[in-house]
Amino acid sequence: MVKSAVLGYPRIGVGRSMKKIIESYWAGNASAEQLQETAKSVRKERWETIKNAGVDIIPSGEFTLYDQLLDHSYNFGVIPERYASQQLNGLDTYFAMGRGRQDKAKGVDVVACEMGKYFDSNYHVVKVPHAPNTEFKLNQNQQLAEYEEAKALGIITRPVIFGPITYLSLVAKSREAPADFEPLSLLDKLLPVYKELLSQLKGAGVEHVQIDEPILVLDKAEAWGSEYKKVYEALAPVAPKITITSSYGRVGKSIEYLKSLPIYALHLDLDREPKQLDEVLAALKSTDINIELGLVSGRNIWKTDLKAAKALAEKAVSELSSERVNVSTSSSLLHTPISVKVEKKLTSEQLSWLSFAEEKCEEVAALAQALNGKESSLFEQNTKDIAARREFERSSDSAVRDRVASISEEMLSRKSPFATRREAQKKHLNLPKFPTTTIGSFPQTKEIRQARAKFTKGEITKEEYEKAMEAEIQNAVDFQTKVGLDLFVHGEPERNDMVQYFGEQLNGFIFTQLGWVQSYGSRYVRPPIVVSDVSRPSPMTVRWSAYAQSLTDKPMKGMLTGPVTILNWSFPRADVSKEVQSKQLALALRDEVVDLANAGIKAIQVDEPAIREGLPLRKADWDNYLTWAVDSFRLSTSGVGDDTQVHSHFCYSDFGDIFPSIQRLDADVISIEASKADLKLLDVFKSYGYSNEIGPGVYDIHSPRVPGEQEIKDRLEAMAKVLPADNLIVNPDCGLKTRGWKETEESLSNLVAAARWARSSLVTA
Ligand code: MET
Ligand SMILES: [Zn+2]
Repeated sequence: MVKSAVLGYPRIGVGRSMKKIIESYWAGNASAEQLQETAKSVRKERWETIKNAGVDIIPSGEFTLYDQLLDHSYNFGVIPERYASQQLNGLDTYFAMGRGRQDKAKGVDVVACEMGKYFDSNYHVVKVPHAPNTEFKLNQNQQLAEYEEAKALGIITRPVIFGPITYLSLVAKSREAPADFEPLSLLDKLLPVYKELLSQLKGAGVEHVQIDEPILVLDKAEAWGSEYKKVYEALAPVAPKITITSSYGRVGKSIEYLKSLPIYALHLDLDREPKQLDEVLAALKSTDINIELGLVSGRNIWKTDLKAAKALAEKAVSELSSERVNVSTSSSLLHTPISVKVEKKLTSEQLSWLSFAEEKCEEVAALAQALNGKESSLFEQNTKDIAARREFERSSDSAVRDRVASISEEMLSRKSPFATRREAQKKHLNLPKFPTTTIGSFPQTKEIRQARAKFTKGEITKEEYEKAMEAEIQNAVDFQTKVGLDLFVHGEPERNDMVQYFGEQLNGFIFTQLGWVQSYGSRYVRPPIVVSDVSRPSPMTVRWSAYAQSLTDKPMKGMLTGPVTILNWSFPRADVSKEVQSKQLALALRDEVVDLANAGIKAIQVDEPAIREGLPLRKADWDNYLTWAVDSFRLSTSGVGDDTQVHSHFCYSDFGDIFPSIQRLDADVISIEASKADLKLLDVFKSYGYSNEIGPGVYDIHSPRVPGEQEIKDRLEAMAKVLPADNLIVNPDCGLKTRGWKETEESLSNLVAAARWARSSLVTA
């Protein structure tokens, strides 16, 4: 019998109940008991949903109040001194590690542990620092506690835990640790804790555990055969039967050692990498390792093509037998919204395309049933819905398709090389050396958000709303005049979000009302969905930028979100490649860039903060991605004359390893987040160089702290040592929308003063 399994489920609760209770606990408006009560009821709601969907193997132990990786560190007793010494109770210590804690009256001021993107998703894990002297002890057995909690409800679960190698690969290394220290060297110290945890599970009658080892899909894991052997030979004798999961990519050459591990089953991500099935089946055939086929995507929001999934599974069944095959999700469902059923504004056709967490559980169950010879009504309906979707896909926008097909080499390059453009831009913009500018947004005040809410609810007219936004723009222009900046921005008051704002004005996108997905902690996002060919029915930003320019003689910088970032922060469609979708977006933006230039906008910034996060997990796949990503950006920005200054902006990631691709974008000016990484990027600039103009952020906008004038001067001086001073521009490291006006004024005044000092004191060509 083929069984169905789900690897993990969203933790945010129906109606975002976890966000509400956690934030009110933080604000002191709910007690720890109330928080735990809600958490318990959300766990119950999740288990019951999965069970009622007909799933056989239900996960437990992967619920979290903040982040699952943080839970592991906390449960293993890894609590760095700066948190342990605060004398907080357990829950507050845990939250302090996740988000920092400030309590001026009590003299408490600790920063959070660093966060990092989880594989190539927009989910962030909390990376607790480890050092050679880190000790582990089993603080609490969350997997056992949740197993017992579910059992008391009559639900038998499969506890989930990160494997020790994945755990140690994801955590941070302490700043105090020697440079050559790798957390993986702590493996021997960590293993006893895993043994204890797993033997407790076995003692409690747990039959089967799921050990998540997504690190297996990275190139570096191919060299870890002896580590994997050591770990699983130590754990298997004391543990319940073990299924290892390998979400987000392919196991590649690691199958050579995986096939000899003493495990019950190996899970594969067949959503991302269906082609790996044959090779893995061949490797496992002569072993007694079973296979769990991750056929229902944990990463997208599309209905699974169950017929196609069934065909793939049948191949495995015929190779191995139905006793040795289970079907499951490709990863935890944490990357998907909870349920399609609550969406009230989508058409029934649109709804028939979609499948969120709850529906994906139903799909896995229906798939197992079908493989066991019983095609349910859901399976039949699915076949019809998929056929209808295929039909819809055929109704493509031929004008858009033709335009993508006829993209020429010429369209990917500006007319002249940078040196020539630079001269033209100097005349056109007339900026001083060390020009000062900002990244685009100014404080999104309560008034702005209220005006938008009123407009959305129909309480004010479009004209009233636009008047209010114009007043904000006037205010931003006055502010910049007063502070003395050189290259102005309009401030982006009219934008709800840098991706959604464009998605709403483009053809080809739809939006959910409640499709929230956890980004980190209690922060959830609602990504737009690309459903069909993308085009721009009319200009999107020109009226705002032109209005802003009409208020001042200083040059106004137009502000757009780039094609790669729009795509990476949306749910892409599954029927055409991301490359094609990105180029469709690029063409739409290209028209916008040209329209802005024609409206008298002399500098145009196309933001690409998400270009790094879309980078494939395997190095062999990098080139392909970087080629189309860079081409898309160039396509969107190359339609204008030499005298238009094209800017781009990067943040949220470590750009070191793709810096050569950033150079290939050939933007006239880039700004890049650098202040948080302690100017680590300076080394990157030193080794790669950068030929165009560049503004490494001179201060961190992620905190209300005001940087001193001297501190900014020091940074400029440090930059001028590794980059030609003549190429430097002066800007904060990201947009200011989360800041208040007061600190913004103080910070930018210091920035302007530092730039003026640089003009007379730093050597320029
Ligand atoms: C995450 S990057 C943000 C860039 C955008 N232009 C802003 O200033 O907010
Ligand atoms: Zn940014």
